[in-house]
Amino acid sequence: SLDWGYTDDNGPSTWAEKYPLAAGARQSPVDIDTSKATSDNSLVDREIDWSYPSNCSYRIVNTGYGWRVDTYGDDTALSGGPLSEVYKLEQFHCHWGATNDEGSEHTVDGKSYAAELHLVHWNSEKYSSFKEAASQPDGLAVLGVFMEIGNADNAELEKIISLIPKIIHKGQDSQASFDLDFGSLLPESKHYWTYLGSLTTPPCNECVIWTVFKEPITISERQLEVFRSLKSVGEEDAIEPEEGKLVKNYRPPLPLGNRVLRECGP
Ligand SMILES: CN[C@@H]1CN(c2cccc(OC)c2)S(=O)(=O)c2sc(S(N)(=O)=O)cc21
Ligand SMILES: [Zn+2]
Repeated sequence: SLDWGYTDDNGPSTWAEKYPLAAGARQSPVDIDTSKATSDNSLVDREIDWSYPSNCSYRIVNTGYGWRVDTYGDDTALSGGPLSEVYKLEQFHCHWGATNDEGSEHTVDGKSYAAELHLVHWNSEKYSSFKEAASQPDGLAVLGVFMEIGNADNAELEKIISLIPKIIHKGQDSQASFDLDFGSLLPESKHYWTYLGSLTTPPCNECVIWTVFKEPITISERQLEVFRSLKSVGEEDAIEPEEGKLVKNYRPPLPLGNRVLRECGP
């Protein structure tokens, strides 16, 4: 069985036993209390800027905690906003819940969204590897995008979702080269909140500069159901068909404490 996960016996409330960082003072996610957000002038003229390739070869893998697309981020770049250096895209993944009224990791004034997309970047200007960056306070930059249920399928996400039936079990992966327009995985408005936090999964390293966009993108109910069909166990684990389904993989919010929450954008 997994040494951590999202069930009652290995979920977020148990993580600190094996992963002491999970009990730190700079943990993620947090509830974004909009009344606490300061619109900081130091951000106003530093728009978040990203450049992603239009088509690239990707690998999608079932990590046992969800799906993850590894991007081999050679010609990717994220800069501006709260970032002092240029970060490269390493991978992106998603968190969701068993029902549509939960699933995001960050919440806004206590409101949860149905899911949350994370684009994980690392500070390749300052550090020589992703692993090294993941042990530094400014090592990673993660973009968080809320996802709400809409009537239409999300066409870009559909390219990923169509591969999920090939990776139902933990450890399975699928190589695909598809042209992914990352721009459409991000909202139109660049309005965002930013704060210093951590990985939202073990080992919960406090190495992330978080940028959470205010405007959600949409995903259809059917597409979200495909996420929930993933299994957290391997093909060899003989279990009942309905068992081991990854119906939820989100960590509830942790206290912001005395961290500054900055807001930027129109
Ligand atoms: C399992 N944890 C995910 C995979 N990672 C990982 C993998 C290997 C070693 C490692 O040690 C630091 C980290 S990761 O850093 O790419 C991230 S980022 C992230 S989230 N939800 O905060 O965006 C979850 C994970
Ligand atoms: Zn995540």
